[in-house]
Amino acid sequence: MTNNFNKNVREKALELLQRIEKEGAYSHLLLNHVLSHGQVSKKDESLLTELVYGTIKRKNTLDFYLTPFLKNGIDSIEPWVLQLLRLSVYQLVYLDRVPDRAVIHEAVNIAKKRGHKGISGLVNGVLRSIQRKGLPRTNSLSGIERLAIETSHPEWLLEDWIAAYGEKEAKAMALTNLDPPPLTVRVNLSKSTKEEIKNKLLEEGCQIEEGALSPDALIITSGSVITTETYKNGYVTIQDESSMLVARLLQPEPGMRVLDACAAPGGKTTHLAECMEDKGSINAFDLHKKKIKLIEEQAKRLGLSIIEAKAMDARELTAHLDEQFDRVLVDAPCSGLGVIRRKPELKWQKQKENLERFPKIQADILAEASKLVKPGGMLVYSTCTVRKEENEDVVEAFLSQNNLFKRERNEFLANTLQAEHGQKTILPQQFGTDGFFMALLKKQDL
Ligand SMILES: C[S@@+](CC[C@H](N)C(=O)[O-])C[C@H]1O[C@@H](n2cnc3c(N)ncnc32)[C@H](O)[C@@H]1O
Repeated sequence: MTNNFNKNVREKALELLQRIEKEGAYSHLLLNHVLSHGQVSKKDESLLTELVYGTIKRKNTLDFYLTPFLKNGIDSIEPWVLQLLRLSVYQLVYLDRVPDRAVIHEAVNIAKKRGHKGISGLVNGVLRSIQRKGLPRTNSLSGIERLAIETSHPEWLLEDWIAAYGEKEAKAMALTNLDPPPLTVRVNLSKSTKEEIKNKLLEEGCQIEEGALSPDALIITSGSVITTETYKNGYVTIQDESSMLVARLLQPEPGMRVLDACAAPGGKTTHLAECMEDKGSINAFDLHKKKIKLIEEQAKRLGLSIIEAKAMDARELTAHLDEQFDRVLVDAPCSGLGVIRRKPELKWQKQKENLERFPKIQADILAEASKLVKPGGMLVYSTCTVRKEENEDVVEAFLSQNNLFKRERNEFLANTLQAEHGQKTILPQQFGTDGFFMALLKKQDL
């Protein structure tokens, strides 16, 4: 056994995998909870994270590997046993640092503890057979079936991406989704300069690279940023680089009135306030009352005072507000398929049929929020998905019904992203950021 080998960490991983599959829980929230409550030792934190994310990310492929070794098929075994087998095959195939015999030994022990002798025998038999006979090959598969196993994505999703972006991009996107996402922070320029913040983080033991896309971004390549004083004192916010482009695209200025229609947990609201040097006002709404405190907590940590957060359905804004705003942000609820790297269970939890509800909600929110834009004011519509139905199509339909609005060219989008028309889809493989969509719309000055 190696030093890394710890019994509890695998049982914990199994427990989380079961909850994610059974309850539809989010991996990142569960993991954050377990890690922040010290439920595994410090030295096992990265292994737990790797086991949980890795097993979810490769689910399709792991099931393909297991199938020939299960006489009555994968559906014949109890869900927890299947999770244990997936977790173990993941280690056998993808983790060099753990010896195979230790993986099998531990899996059998967990099976004995949780099940009866028959189950531990099955687990032992399947894992030893895989070790002896080797993995099945994908050569016999063709087309979409093969791509689905080799990239570990559902076929319907790959078919959608191929239809939208072509086979090469679809494959690149699926492969990028298997990579670990970067940890990126946004510097709070209302408090200090980027250079000073960078130095503070370096002094506190973080290693840093410049962001690829956003001038506000620093990539943390090692170190625990969340425990630094720099983080606690509001100099940085954890945010993906694509998301950081949104507030800049909206171009809020100090003193303006700004509306953020779908604001929780407040990542973009607080960025807007920073860009405004905490001068002016921001009305931040979200449908879910319990999420409002997340916005308030972030504003407090960052020392921002101009944000007023409140629960509200953005489809009914005009029933509650009669003033108009210089800037309006609609960062709409969406299928989230641009952030599969961070939430890998999304690709298994979402079904094509569940996605059909989004364009209508998005269109309703956009139409309602647009009524509150001042003449000459600007609106940004954004999502963290890569589905055209939720992105380009929603904007196109909106513009065809609202001729006071036009897409507005933006220097940054044009120069950095070659997007001449104030609208851009970013795919995760292009810059290593989350997949994202944003459109800048300007209301005609009367
Ligand atoms: C993409 S998230 C927003 C992320 C946020 N802008 C940020 O940067 O932290 C979309 C949000 O829309 C909220 N939402 C969903 N339906 C809504 C509605 N009808 N009105 C207002 N907010 C809604 C969700 O609760 C969710 O917090």
